Amino acid sequence: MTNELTKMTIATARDALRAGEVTSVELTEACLTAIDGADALNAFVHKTPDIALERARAADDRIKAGEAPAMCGIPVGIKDLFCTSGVPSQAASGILDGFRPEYESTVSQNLADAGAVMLGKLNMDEFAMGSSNETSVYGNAVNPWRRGDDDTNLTPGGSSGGSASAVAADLCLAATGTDTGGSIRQPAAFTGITGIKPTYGRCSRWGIVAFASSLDQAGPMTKDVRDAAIMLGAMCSHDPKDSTSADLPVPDFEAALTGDIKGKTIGIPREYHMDGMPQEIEDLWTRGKEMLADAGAKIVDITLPHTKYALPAYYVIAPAEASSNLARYDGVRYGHRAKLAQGDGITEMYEKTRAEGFGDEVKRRVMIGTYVLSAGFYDAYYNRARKVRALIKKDFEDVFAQGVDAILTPATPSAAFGLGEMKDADPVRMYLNDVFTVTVNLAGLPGIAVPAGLDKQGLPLGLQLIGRPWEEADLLNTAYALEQAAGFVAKPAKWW
Ligand SMILES: NC(=O)C[C@H](N)C(=O)O
Repeated sequence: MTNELTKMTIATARDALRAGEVTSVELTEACLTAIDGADALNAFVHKTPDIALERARAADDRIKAGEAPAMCGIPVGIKDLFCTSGVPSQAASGILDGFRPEYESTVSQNLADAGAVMLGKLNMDEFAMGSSNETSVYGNAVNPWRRGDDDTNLTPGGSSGGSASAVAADLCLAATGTDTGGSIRQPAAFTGITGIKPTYGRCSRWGIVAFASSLDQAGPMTKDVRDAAIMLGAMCSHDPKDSTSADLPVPDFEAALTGDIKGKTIGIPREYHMDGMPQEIEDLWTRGKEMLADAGAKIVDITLPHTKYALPAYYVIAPAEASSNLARYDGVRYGHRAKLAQGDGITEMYEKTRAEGFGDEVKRRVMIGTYVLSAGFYDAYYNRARKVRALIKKDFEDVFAQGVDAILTPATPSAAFGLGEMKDADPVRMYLNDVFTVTVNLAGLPGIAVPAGLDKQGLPLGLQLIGRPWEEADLLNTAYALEQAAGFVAKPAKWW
């Protein structure tokens, strides 16, 4: 029974809760048991069973009183990047050691207000910098999927690796993620779940530890598209505390899921056929095209000419913003402070604290970011990258102006890889994971990853759909049609 309950989707659990077939306390207890049995996945880095049970009891009362919003009583995990009041919120970094914020991020507060039950905090790459969850101070989360009988542990992707692992392993019904360059979509694709990064500005960034503020967005990571629609609706709101939060009504995303995409135009960007892309990814993409065509969509070839500059532009802009955002971790205001030697002054305190508190990847990005923003190099790197970003955005605008409703691409250039396989390699190899996803962040568009098949070794592969700004409802509906056609039902075999 325990496992059956945790396997529920948000939609099925919502209906069962409302029908009185299950209580939130039962669902929550089942998840807490599953979490305790899955320490090998290292997905949850702080468990909050007391908070969970208290919220579950309150949710059951609301359900009994007949005033239950969609997420009421649904047990979820929260990525460690979200500040949660009184609960460790470390962005998986040593520098935030011991940090327990006194405030709650707007998104996690919205979820709590909607009755969602927080089970704990989820593992991630340090400050969301990475694609394998290996930069976490807690050690990596593990993908519940394995290659056939091979017992090599695989990455769940990153940076929202703990969220992906937990949802795929049915430790919780859904989880929050954040996506700066692919951090929701790549781990979703690596673990056979669904993840949507909404339009920039849809979810408030307030209370989410900042990485690259012009790119960061929160979004749901769920077992299917319907759940993504339900949870996204509960996460987003206009928030005066975030100046980039959109003052727009939040549509009923779930109501948009008709599966009818007849007459929609789907663009296939020529530039996303990357050199050296595995045949399996090409084949999956072709199948995706066919599925959408069979559902009545018109498939057209499109060109996004500046695509090849997206990755280098991202890896200038994101570190530049990170170097500025991370300047606040100085040993004075938050978390870790180094032990000082006699005679050390404030400069030594900053230097030692930051040297001890940050991991290698974070240091690399702070150094790159500081370099590209420095007086002599600002125009050559940062300003040029900003111009490239404008061109990438214009590429998408041109295509949408020609009547394209959504764009179909692979979500990742490969299936999940083995832990450690890329860790010490050239960092650019890790950055290549983001080739299909960073364009979407640079242009501020909504993008969703949907599981669409298995590779030869039995690992999940995902397709990405990119939509027009603010049209998540339409994008979710196209993703729903793709999901129905792909019929992806595979689950990882339980080994943990
Ligand atoms: N945060 C993200 O979206 C992950 C991306 N791979 C990065 O390291 O920047």
